[in-house]
Amino acid sequence: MASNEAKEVVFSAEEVQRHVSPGDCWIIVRGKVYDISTFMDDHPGGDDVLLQAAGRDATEEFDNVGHSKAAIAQMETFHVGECPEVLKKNLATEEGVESETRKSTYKIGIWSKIFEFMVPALLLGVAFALRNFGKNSDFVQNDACMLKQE
Ligand code: HEM
Repeated sequence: MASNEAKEVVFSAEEVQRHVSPGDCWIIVRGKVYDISTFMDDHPGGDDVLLQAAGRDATEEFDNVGHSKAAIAQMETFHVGECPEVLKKNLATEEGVESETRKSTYKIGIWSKIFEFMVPALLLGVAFALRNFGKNSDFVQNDACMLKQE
């Protein structure tokens, strides 16, 4: 059965790590491998940042710059394959961060529920105590008056 779908070339992270020189520079962004060797001199952000990110996953640095849509489209020119290994690692970390966030949101939710109940209960308790304390001191005063009269 003939298929028109182009098979994606898969690289290991170890293979990508071998391309770290100005004349042979690869990076990984969102699990895709880019051979940017011919782009080093033309990169508006300079070649030094690219060299620093060479041979590894540069997704975070790439996103932090806030590259334009034109820059993202331009990346396709340098796309040479995939590195699913790195993508999987990234997704696992993202999932971990998400579940931690979910856990802490759940904890905050519980505490706010507890406070919602505790604050009115505490206020009621204080009001009740003040009322009783007031009554008791009336008794003391009345008792003292009665003793004086006797
Ligand atoms: C194939 C990959 C890349 C392409 C095609 C690309 C393209 C571009 C383009 C067109 C700009 C001009 C501003 C814009 O239009 O957004 C730019 C700026 C820049 N890029 Fe890249 N870039 C790539 C990878 C990277 C990576 C991996 C890093 C960091 C490690 C990086 C860091 C920067 C910086 C620092 C600037 C300058 C931003 C500024 O002056 O405001 N770029 N890039």
